Amino acid sequence: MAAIPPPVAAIRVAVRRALTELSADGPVLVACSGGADSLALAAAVAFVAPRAGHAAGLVTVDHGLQTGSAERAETVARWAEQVGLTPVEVVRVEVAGRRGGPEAAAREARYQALVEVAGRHRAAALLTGHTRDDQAETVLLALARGAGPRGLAGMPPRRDLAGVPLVRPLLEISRGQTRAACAALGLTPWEDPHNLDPAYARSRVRAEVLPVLVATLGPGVLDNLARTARLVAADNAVLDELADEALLAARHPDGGLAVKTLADLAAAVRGRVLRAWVHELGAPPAALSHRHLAALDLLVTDWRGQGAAYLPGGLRVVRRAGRLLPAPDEAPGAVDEAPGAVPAEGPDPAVPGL
Ligand SMILES: Nc1ncnc2c1ncn2[C@@H]1O[C@H](COP(=O)(O)OP(=O)(O)OP(=O)(O)O)[C@@H](O)[C@H]1O
Repeated sequence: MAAIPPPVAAIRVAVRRALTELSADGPVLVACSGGADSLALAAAVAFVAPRAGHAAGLVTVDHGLQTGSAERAETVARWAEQVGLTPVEVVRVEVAGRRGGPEAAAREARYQALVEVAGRHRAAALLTGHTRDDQAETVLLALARGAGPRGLAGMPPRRDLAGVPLVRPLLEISRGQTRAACAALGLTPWEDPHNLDPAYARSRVRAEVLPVLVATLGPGVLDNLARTARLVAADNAVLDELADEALLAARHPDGGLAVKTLADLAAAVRGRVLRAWVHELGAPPAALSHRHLAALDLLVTDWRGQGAAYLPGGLRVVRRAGRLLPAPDEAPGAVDEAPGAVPAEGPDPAVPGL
């Protein structure tokens, strides 16, 4: 029997490990673009899943953004049927008319479609082909925009996506390995032109920044960036747990948070408590910046009788009677008095742009 090429074996091992960690029954569905990463993943799933007692299918999304996209989707689907994956679905999505830039709109449309298909088939998991290289890019981009530990933790290997477990079995597999696996299996991956488009920061990181880092710092740099994500994620998990407990302890029956309890917390925990609380209040997570959270934090740590902290989604938070409270309307004069307090009028001037 011919030896299994090492990249093919490595990807199968990663897939087998991911499948054994699944708790639910139901098929696993590979989200496959036809690119090298998700094609290598789908090939490994087609081999491993039946041997591990799992049904396995494939979904490919046609964003309709490039000529030939429908043919690309059909080609992926026909191949998937040939290798025994079932169910196989091609989903055409409408990207135009959505919020955000084209990349974000395509991602939103794609994930909605994938969740719909996974829900309909009661899938045990949706598998994506994100690799170690994608993870390294994510960490670098997060570092560059000052995203903090939440961003530096990169993509988790498992997370809930609107009720569907999203699993990324290839986070420790390199892009070189997925390409080599495709070549060894005689598969021709689709090359996404967006991946080479310098209009996208991620494409520039992929094409220009990472090669320079590898050339100057050595080939271990990609593994090291991905390891950074794992280390930070582990620390985040502990801090998030502490923050869950602290949020409970700080809650007041009127929906506010006790300032005294917040003030006693370590800054890293308090930041998480405030973030979680304003999410609950309905602040859209994507629009919540460190400046919003800093303004909120000042109500606790640098109380001078200032006015409300203004948050995205039209929310305001004031400090009143020893608590942080959401304040739908301006209520001058009703805030805590502080020695030498400035009047409560509008946003904190120390936080520009709010
Ligand atoms: N059109 C699509 N249909 C289904 N799944 C997709 C599609 N595009 C992306 N995905 C899923 O999302 C993952 C990440 O996609 P992205 O385009 O960000 O990365 P990539 O490194 O180019 O991946 P790939 O080589 O698989 O295209 C893919 O590996 C795949 O699982």
